[in-house]
Amino acid sequence: ANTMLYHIITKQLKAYWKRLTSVQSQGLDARGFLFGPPLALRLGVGFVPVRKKGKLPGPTETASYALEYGQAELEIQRDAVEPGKKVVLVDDLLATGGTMRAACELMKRLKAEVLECLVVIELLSLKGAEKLLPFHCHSLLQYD
Ligand SMILES: O=P(O)(O)OC[C@H]1O[C@H](OP(=O)(O)OP(=O)(O)O)[C@H](O)[C@@H]1O
Ligand SMILES: Nc1ncnc2[nH]cnc12
Repeated sequence: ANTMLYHIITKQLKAYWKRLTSVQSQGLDARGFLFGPPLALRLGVGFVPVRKKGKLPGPTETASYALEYGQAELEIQRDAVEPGKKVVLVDDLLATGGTMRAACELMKRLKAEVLECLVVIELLSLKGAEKLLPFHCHSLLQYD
């Protein structure tokens, strides 16, 4: 709702990634779709949605994960990412890290290279970043 804030956040995501041009931005359903596409536009690269299970047609890969409040599954179309493609995974929030880890698992299966996980907010006390290792997660804001 705050246009100026939205602009500042996407600009900061871009500032962090301005070195890279040959990447693909991947947003995680649903709030990752708020930040992945504007980042992709600013970088001049493609965007691919990683969706909750059951929303994509055609052959897909699925990875299940535990949330703080249950189980869920993420899905991606098998031909959405070429093998060897460098990707940045984008979401609004890293909490326990289960969602982001499932997205990393999908990238691994499609033989894409995860350069970095990128989130607006990281909840440090839930230690989600540890769960993602060896992948690195960069956050713009951190809370305990
Ligand atoms: O690090 P984790 O513990 O996995 O939690 C983080 C995830 O939780 C929230 O999404 P949610 O599952 O609530 O779905 P939504 O984006 O559809 O609201 C958030 O947008 C992240 O994707
Ligand atoms: N701990 C948390 N706080 C706020 N939003 C969340 N989404 C998933 N986990 C969350």
